[in-house]
Amino acid sequence: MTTAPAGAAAGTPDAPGPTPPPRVDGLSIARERRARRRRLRSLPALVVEALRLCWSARRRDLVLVFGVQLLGSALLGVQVLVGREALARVFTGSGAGADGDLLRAVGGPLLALAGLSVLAGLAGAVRGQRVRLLSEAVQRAVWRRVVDTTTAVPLERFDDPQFHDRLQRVATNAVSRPVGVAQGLVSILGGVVGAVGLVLALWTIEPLLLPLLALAAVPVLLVSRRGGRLEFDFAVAQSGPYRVRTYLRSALTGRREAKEVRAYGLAAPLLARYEQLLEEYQRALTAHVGRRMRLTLLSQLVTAASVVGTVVLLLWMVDSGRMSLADAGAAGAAAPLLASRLQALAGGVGTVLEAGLFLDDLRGFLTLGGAAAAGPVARPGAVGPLVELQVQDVGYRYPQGGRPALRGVSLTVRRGEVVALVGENGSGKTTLSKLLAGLLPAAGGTVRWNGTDVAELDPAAVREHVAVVFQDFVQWQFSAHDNIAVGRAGRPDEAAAVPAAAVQAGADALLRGLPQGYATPLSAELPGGVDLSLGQWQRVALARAFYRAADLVILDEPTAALDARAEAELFAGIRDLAAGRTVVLVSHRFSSVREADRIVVLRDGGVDDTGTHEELVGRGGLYAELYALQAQAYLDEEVAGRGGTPTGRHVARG
Ligand SMILES: Nc1ncnc2c1ncn2[C@@H]1O[C@H](COP(=O)(O)OP(=O)(O)OP(=O)(O)O)[C@@H](O)[C@H]1O
Repeated sequence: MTTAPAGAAAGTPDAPGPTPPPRVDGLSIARERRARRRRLRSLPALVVEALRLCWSARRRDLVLVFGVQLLGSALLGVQVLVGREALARVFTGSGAGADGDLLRAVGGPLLALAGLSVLAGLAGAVRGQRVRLLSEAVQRAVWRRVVDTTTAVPLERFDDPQFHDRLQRVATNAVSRPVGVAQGLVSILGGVVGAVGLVLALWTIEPLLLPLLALAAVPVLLVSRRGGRLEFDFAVAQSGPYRVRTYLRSALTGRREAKEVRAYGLAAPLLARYEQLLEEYQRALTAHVGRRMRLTLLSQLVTAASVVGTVVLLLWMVDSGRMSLADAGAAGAAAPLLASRLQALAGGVGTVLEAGLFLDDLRGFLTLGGAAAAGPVARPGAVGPLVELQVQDVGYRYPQGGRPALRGVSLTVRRGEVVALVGENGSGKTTLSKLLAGLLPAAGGTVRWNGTDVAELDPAAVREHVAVVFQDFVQWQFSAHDNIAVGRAGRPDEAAAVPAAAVQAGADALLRGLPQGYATPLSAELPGGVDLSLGQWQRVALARAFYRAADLVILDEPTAALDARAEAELFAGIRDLAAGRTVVLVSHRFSSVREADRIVVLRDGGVDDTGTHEELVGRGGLYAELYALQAQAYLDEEVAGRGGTPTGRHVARG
């Protein structure tokens, strides 16, 4: 299985193959350079933002982590100086007393060294555990902001693959980065403090050694920076493939898909596709890891060379009488320590730079929600009960759609009216419903709520007045009661209103008859849960909309799965529903729509005709044709049952 990496893979058996490498042209290089400069400029602000997040999530742990690191690093220089003292006593015999007892001479410094080592070890352990706690708290805080964004962005974002790629990167890579920044800063702090102590210690021994050791940090710094860049690019390249792999994995393990996977024998082909994508990912990961390993190896070689050079220099100095053995021993111990501190420092800088790339990505993602929330709301909250909804010359094109899903649509619905939308598959009925519900913005034209352009109103305030039953409504894995109550969370008269809405939707008897009545979970995946039939679910979805008690009720194919009796009952009640409200009804069943006050016929995203049933049938257009075809089918069945001959033209004439 894949570790949630920087990215993953596919949707259907014929999902696209590996993403081709991006085309490199002068323009994209210049754009990339500009973006890199911009990211570097914004790094300080990102670092501050990350620290602020850590501070607000768990300030005690943040302070502890920094404090303990500071202490551990400061101990290094002291350890070297104490070690040097011990060596000096060994070589000079000072402190050994008259009997020349060496143990007595070095006992003190050795004890101090042991104590310092224990303290340093403890500091490391405390830091590790506190980082863990801090990390959990910060991830929770970042997740909260991510979810605030995903629930605030306009619905159309969900039709954009780039949004999903970014969400995937944020979910798998960016949430932990604020703590990464804190850890990077801790490494930098530890590196600086440790290095300062060691530099001072070495300075007192031999200043010449310092430039040689400083060299060790340069390649590590360069490699860390390059490594961070590689990591981010890998994450970006793998976002799409990761999503496809995740989809295939859920299809292979999901309950909804399980029946088709078996009925169509899809396990093997889906698995083969999944394995192939994993194979591609493994190859990409191997190449990526190889690149990072080579870079790390290079920097380690340079570091090792500088340490070896220092040791050779020390030997030469001892040999030529320029340095005592005690000084050389202490400097020999301090040199690799300093090299490792400098490496930690450079590594910390690299971690912060890498985290900066992901945080920049996260910040961009979070602004999507902010932009939505701070939309052009001229009069927030000034949305009254619906009297008239006027749509004028609106269009809409989905982010990935070729031709417009809606073009030049105009219609008006008023309080107390039932307006039906009909048309062939793909003619734009659902899109128009979403637009009327304030879920999609109109591209061109205007939608006016009681005369005010909805673009000037708070979308959430508009949606407060709207209830929608979608074609593909959600079957929440909650109790029957909660499946209805989600229609308006927090409604005060919930206890009485839920059964009342169920009665209205013809679902009350059904739900009372469940093993635990309204408390029964509606999913066989849950303990004590049951599955409803599609038609029964549709009644629950209708009850949810009725419970919302909204001014505008939009029903998109509300009877597709209802039996004849339930459908008849629903339409008999729709007039009651429309009293004081407005109902927009999408349906392919002409028996359902003929009672509507007005029927709007859509064709290829535009309005083909508008009128009452009688007017439209009388005009003999698309509506009359579709109506005749449907009525004919019933007549054929009826006549075939009686052994007679059908005559559909009577119907077409109405
Ligand atoms: N998310 C989407 N992204 C791109 N195109 C879409 C999307 N949703 C719908 N479309 C396209 O928009 C057009 C109108 O679709 P819509 O769902 O509104 O039709 P409809 O009249 O409700 O169809 P049906 O009767 O089948 O429910 C179709 O061509 C469809 O392919």
